[in-house]
Amino acid sequence: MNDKAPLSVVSAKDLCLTFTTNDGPVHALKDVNLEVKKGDFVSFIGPSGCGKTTFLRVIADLEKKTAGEITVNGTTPENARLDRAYGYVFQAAALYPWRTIEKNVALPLEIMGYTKADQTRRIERVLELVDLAGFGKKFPWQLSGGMQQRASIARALAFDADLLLMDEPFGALDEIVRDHLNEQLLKLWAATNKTICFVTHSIPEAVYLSTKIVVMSPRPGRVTDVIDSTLPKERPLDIRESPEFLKIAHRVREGLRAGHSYE
Ligand SMILES: Nc1ncnc2c1ncn2[C@@H]1O[C@H](COP(=O)(O)OP(=O)(O)OP(=O)(O)O)[C@@H](O)[C@H]1O
Repeated sequence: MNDKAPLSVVSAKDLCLTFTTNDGPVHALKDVNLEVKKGDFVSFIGPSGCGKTTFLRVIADLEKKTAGEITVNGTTPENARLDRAYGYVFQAAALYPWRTIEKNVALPLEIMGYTKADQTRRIERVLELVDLAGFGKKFPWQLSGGMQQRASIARALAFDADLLLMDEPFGALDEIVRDHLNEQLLKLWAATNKTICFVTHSIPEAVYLSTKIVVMSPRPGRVTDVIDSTLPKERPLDIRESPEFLKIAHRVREGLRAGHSYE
């Protein structure tokens, strides 16, 4: 489409979002500056209310900035949304219980008017990518929580958006399942070369997954540190015991402490 494909997937300059409420203004985002480049895996970490979800929603054009600049794929969030620039994975799998897994994955494809044959091909490919081949005919309630979350990732991948927005997708899962999904997500990211923006409360998860970690603090929501990871792209789970990993985790923790008003 565009021969000068933008290197920058998300670019925020002095971005602000203030909600007007009956109790007065809520400064959800204040002067946020951030560059997300193609192929980055960026995690947003910070205490409740620091604006992580709001930032993702501004990228997705589900909220409007009140000041500053933001571009997604070099254009406005609205144009990017209309171009189907992103897939969104929510905290809960948000699958329709009356639809089978393949019908859930098919939903955005139906809305976008893909042919039946194309839908079938895409569903097969993405279910394989998330290790759910053979589960297409099951209903969500027949799958474990981790499998349901993988199905919702498949749905976000089905229409080939280069950008994946993931809002605490594994927060409700137990640690072993979460470890497994973290490993799988890294493999999927390496195989597909997507750009991922990922919200989490977990320091190990942020450090394990990311090429860039954005530490945020609340009231008003600000970015207090941006850490470029020095870990290699190949990451076995036991990398979490390496000195390099612990060093990055320490820096994230320090950033969180510095921005936290209760400590
Ligand atoms: N529609 C809205 N109207 C008014 N205030 C809002 C609205 N949406 C979010 N907020 C407020 O904006 C701030 C940022 O919220 P946001 O959900 O982005 O935080 P978060 O970091 O994602 O939190 P959590 O980790 O709990 O999900 C909070 O103080 C929240 O109460």
